[in-house]
Amino acid sequence: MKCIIGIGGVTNGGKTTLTNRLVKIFPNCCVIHQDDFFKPQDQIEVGEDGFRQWDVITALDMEAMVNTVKGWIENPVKFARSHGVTLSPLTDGSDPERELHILIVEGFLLYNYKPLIEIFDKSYYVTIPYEECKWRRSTRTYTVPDPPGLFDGHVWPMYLKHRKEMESNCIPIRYLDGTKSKDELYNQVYEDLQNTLLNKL
Ligand SMILES: Nc1ncnc2c1ncn2[C@@H]1O[C@H](COP(=O)(O)OP(=O)(O)OP(=O)(O)O)[C@@H](O)[C@H]1O
Ligand SMILES: NC(=O)c1ccc[n+]([C@@H]2O[C@H](CO)[C@@H](O)[C@H]2O)c1
Repeated sequence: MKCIIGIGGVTNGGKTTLTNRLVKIFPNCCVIHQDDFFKPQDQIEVGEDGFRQWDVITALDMEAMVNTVKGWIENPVKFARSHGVTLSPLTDGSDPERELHILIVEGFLLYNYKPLIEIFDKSYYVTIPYEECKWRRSTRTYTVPDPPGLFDGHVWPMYLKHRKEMESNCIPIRYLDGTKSKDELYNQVYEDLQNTLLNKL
């Protein structure tokens, strides 16, 4: 059995932190990070506002991302082995269809790209308020550091726009309050997923 989980949401909401903990606890669990599919800097359009437009879907190679997900769907055992994921002893060598395989897809723009939306068995979305988000973001350095004003001029307005667009699509999304502690968030999602997986079995 296969299960694909989306952990989407606002920048610095805590998606990666939560994902890293879940990956450690679930057996046969692979992960795909959307940030690994950013195009090189010279291919990122500069907007009329003067900012490189990082927070739009065209800044990412979404076709490559979906193909990577499809690679996992086709053969989760092969995918796990080639990504250094340890398989449970039961799985190694046995019929993969009989075992549970989990894929977590993590990223800030998961639910604004149709071919991806349809793939998820379960969709989570982490939110935090503006002030908290701005603060957390100011403590981070990305591969390309944020120029002054990027958060208010591009990142936050794009977040609001995409969230509105996503909400108008009526996807069954479970919202997570990213201001809760890391432990609380982890426990909430862990319990919810246990129930989902039991229902699927
Ligand atoms: N529940 C939490 N409470 C307080 N701080 C948190 C929590 N979860 C994560 N953080 C902190 O917030 C920052 C962002 O966390 P993380 O990298 O997990 O977020 P993200 O959503 O993956 O961000 P992005 O994708 O934009 O890089 C980190 O400094 C992390 O330690
Ligand atoms: N990972 C990168 O290459 C990169 C470069 C510039 C900006 N970002 C930011 O990452 C966030 C998503 O995690 C977005 O808000 C981007 O602005 C990432």
